[in-house]
Amino acid sequence: MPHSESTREFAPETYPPFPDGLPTIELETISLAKILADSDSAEADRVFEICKGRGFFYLELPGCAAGDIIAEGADKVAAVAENVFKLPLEEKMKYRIQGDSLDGYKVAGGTKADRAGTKDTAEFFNLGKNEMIVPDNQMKKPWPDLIMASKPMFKEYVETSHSVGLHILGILAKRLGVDPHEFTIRHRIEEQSNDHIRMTRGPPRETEEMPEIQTPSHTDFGTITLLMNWLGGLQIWSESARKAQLLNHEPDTPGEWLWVKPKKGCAIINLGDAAMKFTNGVLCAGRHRVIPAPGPQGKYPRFSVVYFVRPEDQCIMKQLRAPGIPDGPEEDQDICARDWIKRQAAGLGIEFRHGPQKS
Ligand SMILES: O=C(O)CCC(=O)C(=O)O
Ligand SMILES: [Fe+2]
Repeated sequence: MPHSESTREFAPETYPPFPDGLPTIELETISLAKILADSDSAEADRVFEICKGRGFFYLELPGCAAGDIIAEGADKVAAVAENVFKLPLEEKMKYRIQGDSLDGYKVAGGTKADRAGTKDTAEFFNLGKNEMIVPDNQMKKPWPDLIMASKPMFKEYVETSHSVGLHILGILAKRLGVDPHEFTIRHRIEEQSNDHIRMTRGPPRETEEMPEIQTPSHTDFGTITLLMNWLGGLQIWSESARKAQLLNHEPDTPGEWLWVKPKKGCAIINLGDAAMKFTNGVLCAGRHRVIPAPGPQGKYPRFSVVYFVRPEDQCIMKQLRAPGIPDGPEEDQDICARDWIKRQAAGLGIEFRHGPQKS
């Protein structure tokens, strides 16, 4: 697949099926329409059980307006992503992640995939939630014209994904004995935070052995993540971890990497380190990574569209006290989400640099 203007790279209708015979994980499927209607408490109970277990599930989107916005929106975001990634490298580098925010472009190879320093192969562009939802004259930084041209679409995608994320957190809150307001107040959409839409492009596979790592092994550092992908490549570590593993690319429990098949019409939902932190490990942040898609799918560039719901910058990262959350020791130091996320990101080798970057 040549990387040129004339060929459409994001073309889900042309992708071959995910191959048989690989170690795959069967995630459970939750209906968004059912949980939004609050009509099926058994469905909501299942969400809670899954989030206490592996912390990953498929969210079936058709059947409600929010689901349609996410399903159709993700296709539109990926189509914009393709054009953004086709911009010349020097142009993309103008928007490189810098300063105190994770907004902007990360070049392929910008993150270390392991302790030996192997480079990752995916590029991504983070579209900050606070930038996308405010009027243009209140935006704090420049964005490529291609992104500005679709800003109303990004705004709708942010607002819908954010509210779906909060709805799921509300389900979890009730079952933990936490007032749902305790989650809402920590994730207000208009407050400054490091939430964003991430558009990712991973290159086609170069060798049959698939040694390249597109997105290194990690747990997400926010609260809840809504992921859309169309080709295989996502893998989950078979054993769940219960604590944030800073400065550690490797799983700390014996296990194996299991493939997650993309499921048509479904988003993939997973919890992050902040959900684990707020609940003192009752909820699980699943470890995952992305390698090139398997078999014939690997010939295609791989796009994914992720929305991260993260705690507001000023939120103090402490466990919540509630009947369903065991009391941990009192923390001696208050750390706000902004610093916590910086620390988590640094642990994954993502640097927050100040001023222009040279390399
Ligand atoms: O591309 C994917 O399928 C997953 C990406 C991911 O895990 C991330 O960006 O945190
Ligand atoms: Fe992730």
